[in-house]
Amino acid sequence: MWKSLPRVLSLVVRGFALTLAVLATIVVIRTATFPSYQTSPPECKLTDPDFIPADQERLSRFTSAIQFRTVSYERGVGTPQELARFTQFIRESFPTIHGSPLVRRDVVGNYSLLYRVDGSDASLKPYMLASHLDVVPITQEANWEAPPFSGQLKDGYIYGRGTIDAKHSLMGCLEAVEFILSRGHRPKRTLYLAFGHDEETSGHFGAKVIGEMLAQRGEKIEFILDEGTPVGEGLVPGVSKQVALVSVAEKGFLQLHLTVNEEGGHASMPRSESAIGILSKAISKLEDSPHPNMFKMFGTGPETRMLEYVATEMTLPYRMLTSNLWLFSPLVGWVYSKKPQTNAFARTTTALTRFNAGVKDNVISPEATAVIDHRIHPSSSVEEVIEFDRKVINDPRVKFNVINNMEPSPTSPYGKDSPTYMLLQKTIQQIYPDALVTPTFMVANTDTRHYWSLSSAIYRFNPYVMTPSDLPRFHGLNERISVQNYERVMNFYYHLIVNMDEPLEIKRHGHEDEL
Ligand SMILES: CCCCCCCC/C=C\CCCCCCCC(=O)NCC(=O)O
Ligand SMILES: [Zn+2]
Ligand SMILES: [Zn+2]
Repeated sequence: MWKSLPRVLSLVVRGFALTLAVLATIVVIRTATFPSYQTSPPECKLTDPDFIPADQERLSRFTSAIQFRTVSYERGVGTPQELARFTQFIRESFPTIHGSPLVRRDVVGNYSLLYRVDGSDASLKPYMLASHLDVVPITQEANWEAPPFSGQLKDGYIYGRGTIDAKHSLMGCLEAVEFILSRGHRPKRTLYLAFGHDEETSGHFGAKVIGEMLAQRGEKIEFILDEGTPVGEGLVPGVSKQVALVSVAEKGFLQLHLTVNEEGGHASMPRSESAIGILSKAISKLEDSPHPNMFKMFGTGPETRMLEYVATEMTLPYRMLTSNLWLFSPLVGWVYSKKPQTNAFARTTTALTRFNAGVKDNVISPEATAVIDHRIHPSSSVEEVIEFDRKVINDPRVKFNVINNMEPSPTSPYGKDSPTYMLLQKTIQQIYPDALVTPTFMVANTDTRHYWSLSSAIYRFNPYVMTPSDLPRFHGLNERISVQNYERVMNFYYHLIVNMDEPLEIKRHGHEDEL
């Protein structure tokens, strides 16, 4: 037996080497032949009169919009007077829209706005552009570089709450429609503008009512475009070009209220465990046990497609990994889990957003509560997430109470077979000729959850450029938009509306066939 050992070892080594050689060959071939999903940009020069300049008048309107403190605090707790003033301002600022016989304006749920711009061809299904009037509250006001409701222009940026979330798109859509109508153009296809007033607190009294109203009218919408993912610069690992991230789906969410009730009492005679201690351990377990990484499971969902769409444009190491996800998806999953903004694409996330307990320094609190905000990956579900948390915490003293939840959204069509996606891609390339365009999903939530029954083609996209350092400005300090980006926003909506005059059909020519 010992005599044959060298022979066996040699066979094993050779087998191993052969397997490696085969794998390496497949990896190299796939890397070299991976298809390109990008199309060349359409020829279009943004020159006057086909261009909306960010002139003094438009910038001043945008600044004024930022100055309205339309804050949403909690569900049903907002700033009604400010919303009323803001909607009045909108009415006065866009005289052509508000005086046009083509436009019907409905005020929904007291403050939300729904405009219908009647197209000339009633046989075409309408489409909808959506945004919202409200903003989140300010934190750390003293640390802002410009007052948060000033709309101050500083070094080429307009500062203020709502500049990127999402008064840019609200005002950008209105500027585009005003521009088109004031030039005497009547769009072919009917267009809805839907602006909810409580998106930041779930859209329950705004978008939800708009959705119900349109459903009641039996309206079917060709496609819906709402706020969403941006044109990323340095956001997608391994890609140096700008990447326009078009969200074709949206994560679900689950807000869980966790409670522990234990005996309280005098701080001089504590028991071995307290409500605060028990809950802290539970929370700590949750933070230490992230939900499964979907890349590692070699998914076929939008997170994987997003990478495949830009694979050929990546630096070589990333290109090799992405062209061979059948082999490297665990490695890609590991890379994505390293940063919060990429980790959000890899899995269901767990955020501890509230923790309350105690009333006095020398009183043992009988109760401790916490809120966990999960954003649920498109390949998972509310039930799976609750089940996972229960198993991880594994303590019956921690009571679960679901505050609010939504399953991940359906996935809208994308790629060459979807005329609306291709139309969005074309419009993006008109504004960003050098950008790549890729489907992805929205890691946060939008008003579109209330529109699922109206359309099967729902997209979430913000037509401005964002770098990694801009991400904390969402709901954070020093929210701002550059004048250049605001100009792009207005022109993106303008071009989209103009493009919608063309028939929606699948155009195939040249290398697009391989998409
Ligand atoms: C691998 C690709 C990496 C991409 C990097 C991240 C791109 C994410 C960019 C922006 C996120 C957009 C967040 C905007 C949220 C707006 C909606 C909102 O606030 N809704 C309320 C809520 O969700 O609570
Ligand atoms: Zn928003
Ligand atoms: Zn927001």
